[in-house]
Amino acid sequence: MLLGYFLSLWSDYQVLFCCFMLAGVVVLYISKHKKTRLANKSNGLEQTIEAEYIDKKVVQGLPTVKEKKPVKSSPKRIKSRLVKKTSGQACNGSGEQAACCSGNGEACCKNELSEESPCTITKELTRELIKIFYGTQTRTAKYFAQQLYESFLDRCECSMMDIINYETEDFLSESAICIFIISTYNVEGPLDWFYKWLEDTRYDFRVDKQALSKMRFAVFGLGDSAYGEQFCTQPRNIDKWLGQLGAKRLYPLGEGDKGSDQEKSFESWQLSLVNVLFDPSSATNIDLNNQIYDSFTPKLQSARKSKEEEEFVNKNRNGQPKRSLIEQETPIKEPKEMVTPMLRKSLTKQGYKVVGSHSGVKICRWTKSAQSDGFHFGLNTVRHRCLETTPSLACSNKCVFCWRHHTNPVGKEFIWKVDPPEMIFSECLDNHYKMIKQMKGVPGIRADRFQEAFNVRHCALSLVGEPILYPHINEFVKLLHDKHISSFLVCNAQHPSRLRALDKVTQLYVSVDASTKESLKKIDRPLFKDFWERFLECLDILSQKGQRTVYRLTLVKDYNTEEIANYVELVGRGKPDFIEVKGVTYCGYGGASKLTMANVPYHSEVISFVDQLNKNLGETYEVAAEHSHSCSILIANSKFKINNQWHTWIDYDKFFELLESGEHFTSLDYVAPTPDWALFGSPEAGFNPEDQRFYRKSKKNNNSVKNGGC
Ligand SMILES: Cc1cc2nc3c(=O)[nH]c(=O)nc-3n(C[C@H](O)[C@H](O)[C@H](O)COP(=O)(O)O)c2cc1C
Ligand code: SF4
Repeated sequence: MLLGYFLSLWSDYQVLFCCFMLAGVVVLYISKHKKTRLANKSNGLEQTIEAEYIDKKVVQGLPTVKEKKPVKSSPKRIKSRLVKKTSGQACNGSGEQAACCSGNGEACCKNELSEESPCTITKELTRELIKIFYGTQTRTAKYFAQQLYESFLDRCECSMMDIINYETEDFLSESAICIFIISTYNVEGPLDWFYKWLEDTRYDFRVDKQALSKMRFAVFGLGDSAYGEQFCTQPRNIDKWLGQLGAKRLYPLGEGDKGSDQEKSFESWQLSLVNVLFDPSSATNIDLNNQIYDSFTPKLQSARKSKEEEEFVNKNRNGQPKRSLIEQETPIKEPKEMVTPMLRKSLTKQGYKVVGSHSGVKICRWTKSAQSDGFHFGLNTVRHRCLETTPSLACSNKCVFCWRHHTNPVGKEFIWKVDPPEMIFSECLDNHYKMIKQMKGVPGIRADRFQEAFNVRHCALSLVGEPILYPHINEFVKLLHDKHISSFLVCNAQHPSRLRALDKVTQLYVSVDASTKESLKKIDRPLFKDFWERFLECLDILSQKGQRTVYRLTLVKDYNTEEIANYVELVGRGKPDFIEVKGVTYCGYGGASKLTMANVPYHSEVISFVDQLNKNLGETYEVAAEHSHSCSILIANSKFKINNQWHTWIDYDKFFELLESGEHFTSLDYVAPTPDWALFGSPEAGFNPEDQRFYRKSKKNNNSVKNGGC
């Protein structure tokens, strides 16, 4: 009835038109549906990224953005679109910028964006590639980069790479967000080429000053405040030059001090950076008054302090005495602990037992092997009863061959909390005995020596670090001597006043790692600028010490095996009783050292060096003993050849008797004859026939030597 009524109202022509319209709509719908299915099938990448992004955000509970209709686009097209969107203006270099410098440029800098706009812009960042570049030698920067990478992973596209593997020219066209986590090295380091390239680019007048305008960046620098004005120099300059080349700083430079809590500083910076990237509202807080900002940027910290101080002074202009804020309010700071939690972790991993807050103990390989067989010059009888320890894990050098892998603290002086010597002594012994106990089941351990090892007779203060930095070193040595434990102390010849003040020890070593200023700098990488003058002064002091003294020469091929004449001059200066020459130990360097097995001299090469040195030293010195297994040779002053027999060994009982008598005595007063098997040129080449060599199957043919220390 209705149809009849309808037909009666419309003409034939009008009905036909309606039918066509209906058919057209149906055909259009079917073809569109088919195309979408085909596109999805042919290329998964062409699926709409916006759709995916919105899904992820919902899952993570990130603030939502205006939903957009899915748009098909290839990743390339998306990237170019984003570059256009984010190529905002300026915001480089100055501290005034907000976190999201994309899109609205100026408005963004002034924090004048509407509530909605920064959100949308920042959300665009989250879809874009973030590249984390790290520059590291001892892997801390890599560890931090990894942490950051993981925090980005489920939020955006992100990659992480060693800056050493990145082509310089690529930076010029870089449009990703680049985050640099980089460490400072005042010697050859991981940043060298990038640093040089950036510096050249910055100062080359032919280069456009906006050359890096496509890049957005943030820098976190790792360094050590013990380096004084060189602290974080490379990251600071990189941050500055990137800004000056037009790159947009997304977040202010962060700095982590190895000597303080580096990890905490990084975490705080990371948190703020992530907030700023993903929660733009937090960006408005970035100014001088912001706690997060200045807590990791010392420069700003001090700027803030002076600002506060100025305010304080101004407030007190009403006739009251003007007292400095620092004077009034800064509490006297307790010195911090030397070993930070991160360092403790790292040292423990390397087998050290950290004692108190700045000392360490470790069983050296000779103590281990001496319970089966082994060697140590000077520790001629009871090497298995030797405690190897240090009351200062910190040192003022960064020697290329240092076996602590440059993970322990550095310092020019002892600036940390000081533990009492009694506590260090008893805890060192406790830890040492605990480690000995753990060796109970080790194959080859001799039962008699295992028992004796629980009665320490010697202490080698040579493990790592600089023992004479410890303010109570004399008290510590006295504790040893009171228990008739002999003292072998190795120092790095960088602290003349400490060396002068050092009381008598059983044997005093000075490391003579090179014979010229240039090679000493290259090999020891000292913290002191006047390291050479300090070194020479220490040798002069040694000549006046009137005790048993040894130069320790650690030969590193291609570093310090030449310049014999200079060594002769140094020997003339310090007049040591003995010169112990050994080949460097290879203990899997890497990290902050470029040493390889190729730098380890063969025993024959050590002999040849010693031969040359000995010839040039004249009649005062002669080659006395050797230990081929540890690649060591001993040159001795000929006064120790008594009645044509070498007396390079020590009479320990006599030493303590003389010490307790309070009378003056010299190194010649407590000597003992050298056994035949230890003499240079003997068939045993320093191997004690009483000892039995025990080879572990897998190690028998392993020629990598492991001993050392400073
Ligand atoms: C040989 C050497 C030289 C160093 N030079 C500096 C320096 O000049 N300035 C500085 O602040 N830190 C310096 N450091 C300290 C390192 O930058 C710091 O220990 C950093 O945490 C190392 O990071 P990494 O583990 O990623 O290599 C130096 C460290 C070493 C081993
Ligand atoms: S080898 Fe000795 S002097 Fe050199 S860095 Fe290591 S601890 Fe310091």
